[in-house]
Amino acid sequence: MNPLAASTAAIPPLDLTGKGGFASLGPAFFTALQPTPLPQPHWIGVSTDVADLLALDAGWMASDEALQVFTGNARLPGSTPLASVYSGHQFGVWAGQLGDGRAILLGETPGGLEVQLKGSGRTPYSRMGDGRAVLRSSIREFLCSEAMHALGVPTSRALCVTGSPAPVRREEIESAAVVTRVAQSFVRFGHFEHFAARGQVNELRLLADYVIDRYYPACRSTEQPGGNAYAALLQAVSERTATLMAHWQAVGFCHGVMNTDNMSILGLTIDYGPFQFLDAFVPGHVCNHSDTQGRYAYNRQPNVAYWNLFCLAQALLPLIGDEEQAQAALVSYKTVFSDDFMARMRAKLGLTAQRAGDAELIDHILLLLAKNGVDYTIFWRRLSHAVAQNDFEPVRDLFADRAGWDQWLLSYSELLALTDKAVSAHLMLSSNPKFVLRNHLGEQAIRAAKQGDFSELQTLQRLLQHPFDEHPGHDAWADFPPDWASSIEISCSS
Ligand SMILES: Nc1ncnc2c1ncn2[C@@H]1O[C@H](COP(=O)(O)OP(=O)(O)OP(=O)(O)O)[C@@H](O)[C@H]1O
Repeated sequence: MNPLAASTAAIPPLDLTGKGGFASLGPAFFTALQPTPLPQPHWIGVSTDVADLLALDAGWMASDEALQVFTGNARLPGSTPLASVYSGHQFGVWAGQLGDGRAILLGETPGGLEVQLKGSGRTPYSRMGDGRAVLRSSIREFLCSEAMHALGVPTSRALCVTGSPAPVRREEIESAAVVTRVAQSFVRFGHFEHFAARGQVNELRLLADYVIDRYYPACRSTEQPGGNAYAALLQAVSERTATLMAHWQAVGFCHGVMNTDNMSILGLTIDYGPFQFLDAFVPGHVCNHSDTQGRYAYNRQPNVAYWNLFCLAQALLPLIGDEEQAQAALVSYKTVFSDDFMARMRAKLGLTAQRAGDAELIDHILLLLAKNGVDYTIFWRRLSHAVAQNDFEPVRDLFADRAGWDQWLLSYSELLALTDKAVSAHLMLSSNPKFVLRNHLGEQAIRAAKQGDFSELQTLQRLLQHPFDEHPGHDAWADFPPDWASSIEISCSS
């Protein structure tokens, strides 16, 4: 087919004729442009769940036209591709103008879902970059987006990954790939910082009104005398961010690059770069090898998010108009985070109600896990089975400090005795996943995919889509990481 030719299908298989989306904000917010084609595209992976979400026809999804569209080689009618401009703080320092340097928004569905290609070529915001993404990082983003969704963590979704033999230079020569991402919105804190930093208050207001009208309409109800919709927006974003952090901490997820341009205004997990699920519970774990100061260590994530919210508050200040109100909008962050985190941890412990002593119990087990370097995911899953079967020996085996474990188990048993055992076990087995996307699992799928074998990727995808199920015959994917896992180096080079 003719690359860049518009589709001739009578009914667009992917309907991107949604109106009033990001493109309606006007040219100050983006540059309209087409993706840059890639030669000889091929499929790497598809999420049928996301295809269903977009009401995509399975036959069309398997077609060459779909392959070309999702590689950036063909256009759909109604599509208005654009790259948006934003700025941001990177590693705590103002980085100035950034923008979609390798992402292109294809458009929006009538149902309000934005569809974006990542790795689809240079844009005016590419700076020194090549506008491309490589197979390795694209597979990681694809698998993790869908894994996080299945874990119940708010996230952008991934429809598919396509690959091309086109070479891309990173630390070595790799091959190009494109991820098709889907979210209600890809607006970031950095979009607001961009216009605030330039004193473009009209654009700042346009953007804030757009976000409020579409995603936070309840903020308008505060527009009685004394109400402030922009302060209400800040508070709502802050609380969603707090909830996101509680999710991340509870599931043992390290993002790796929590720059303000990677913070979603909707409280979604976005930009899967050097992320990692914890293996052993090491609170200070840093998953990004480029993060030499440990700014984005696992245990610093909730504080970093709060710092990022201060940047957002600063950006919204011209609209809020009053520093005290801006500060007040951030006050609930800490309680929302800690209430949500504690509720998640109680569920992981199978405790169905808040009771005196549960906070100490949670603090104590996290200390013991850290002291003994216990595998985070395996611990919680074994504990769930232990409660179900009333046999705690397999959990005890995980601790070098047996006396410490025995002491904790005594306190835990007291609280557990107040709940119905079957209810607790059920809660735990649906709160503590058996399967998470450990680095070495992703790596195995990537190595095989580089050889043209996608079976490992598909197996992993299937397991991660239902991470709380047992999946008999697949215990190896839920096992401890092999020794070589610690030598996998994931950095910002993607
Ligand atoms: N290969 C590249 N070519 C052009 N721009 C890039 C490239 N890699 C990163 N950038 C840009 O550098 C900035 C920071 O990169 P970061 O790694 O946070 O984002 P990303 O992974 O490219 O994208 P996203 O946040 O959309 O998932 C962004 O403006 C991004 O578009």
